[in-house]
Amino acid sequence: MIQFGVIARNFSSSSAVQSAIKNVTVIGGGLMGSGIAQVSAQAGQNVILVDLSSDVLAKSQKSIGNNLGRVAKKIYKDNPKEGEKFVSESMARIKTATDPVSASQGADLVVEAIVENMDIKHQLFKKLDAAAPNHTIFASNTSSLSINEIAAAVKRKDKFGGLHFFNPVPVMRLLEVVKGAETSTATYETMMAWGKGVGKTCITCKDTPGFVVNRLLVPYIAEAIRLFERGDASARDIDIAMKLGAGYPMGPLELADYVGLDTNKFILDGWHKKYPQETLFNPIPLLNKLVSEGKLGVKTGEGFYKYEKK
Ligand SMILES: CCCCCCC[C@H](O)CC(=O)SCCNC(=O)CCNC(=O)[C@H](O)C(C)(C)COP(=O)([O-])OP(=O)([O-])OC[C@H]1O[C@@H](n2cnc3c(N)ncnc32)[C@H](O)[C@@H]1OP(=O)([O-])[O-]
Ligand SMILES: NC(=O)c1ccc[n+]([C@@H]2O[C@H](COP(=O)([O-])OP(=O)(O)OC[C@H]3O[C@@H](n4cnc5c(N)ncnc54)[C@H](O)[C@@H]3O)[C@@H](O)[C@H]2O)c1
Repeated sequence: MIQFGVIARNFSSSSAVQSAIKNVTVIGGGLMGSGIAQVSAQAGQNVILVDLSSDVLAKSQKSIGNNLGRVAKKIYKDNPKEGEKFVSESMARIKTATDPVSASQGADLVVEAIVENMDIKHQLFKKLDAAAPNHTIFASNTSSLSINEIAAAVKRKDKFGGLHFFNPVPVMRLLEVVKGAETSTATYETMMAWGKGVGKTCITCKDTPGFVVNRLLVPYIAEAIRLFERGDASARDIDIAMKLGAGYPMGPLELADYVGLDTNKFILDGWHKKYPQETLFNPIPLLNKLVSEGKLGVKTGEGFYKYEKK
């Protein structure tokens, strides 16, 4: 049962986000960026959602509107008028842009949720570091890359950290807040307060590969794919097994499809390169084959399963 009450409580006051952050720029308008933009706007933040592609931005604005509607139905089930107001006011707080530099000029916080690629994240943050105001905090939503290594691209290492959200962002209540080696206490405390203010339960861990959840989840999903690849069990039975046998809301293969098989592959490739002796991180031929065929899961309509186009 998802506790929408938690979300509602965070909306109760206009200063729901008890922190120095009022203006948030989210860079990367895909699966995660659109969710981060949504929860920020819901909490009263002014948001600019940035993507290279205006098509992606249009698609994301539509899905944010739909998802706000789902949240509104929960919180304002007895007062649909209030629900409509909640949706329209939240949507009005979200602007979109395709230029990350101009979109960061007024930001108190920039959250990066672009492709899981270190070089591309470095190029982006280097550009932003030279242009964003000195007080602006930078955070990465990376699943698996090192916060310290991403921060190597910027001078403001004291104002750089990790804000790792979970998919789907409006529903998953966890936020991993990661301090880099040079993240200041003030930055860390501001990120924690902001995370709480957007309705998340924040945990902290060191800048270690995968932080907490993914360090446990990546090997789990990788082993599930290997089970299927060896023919030990069908995809369906593997997923049923973990739902009914371990109480997971989704089985590992449907979760891999949900997250995106490209993201799964990016993560494993990165860790295999860093830890070649760790067999749990070995490349998986079946995963690589699906990705090379463009079968990335839900987002392309086929992965381990087929999905009807919405
Ligand atoms: C090899 C590498 C692998 C690692 C990859 C790492 C990736 C990353 O770094 C970490 C992650 O994120 S890991 C991933 C971590 N994530 C997981 O592990 C996810 C595990 N899966 C789940 O928790 C559930 O299956 C879902 C919540 C996804 C869907 O729930 P369901 O029951 O099957 O279907 P439902 O009935 O549709 O939705 C239920 C309720 O939620 C509501 N709602 C749904 N989507 C919404 C949205 N976008 N907005 C707003 N609301 C939304 C909906 O309204 C409904 O409310 P109601 O009150 O019940 O009417
Ligand atoms: N998918 C998940 O379940 C999940 C969960 C938590 C964290 N993450 C992490 O979040 C990040 C984004 O993942 P996603 O699943 O949202 O990916 P996605 O492919 O859905 O979205 C990424 C978006 O970034 C855009 N982009 C790429 N380079 C850009 C640039 N230079 N400037 C602006 N936009 C750019 C792309 O056009 C794309 O729309 C990755 O680091 C991923 O590891 C993913």
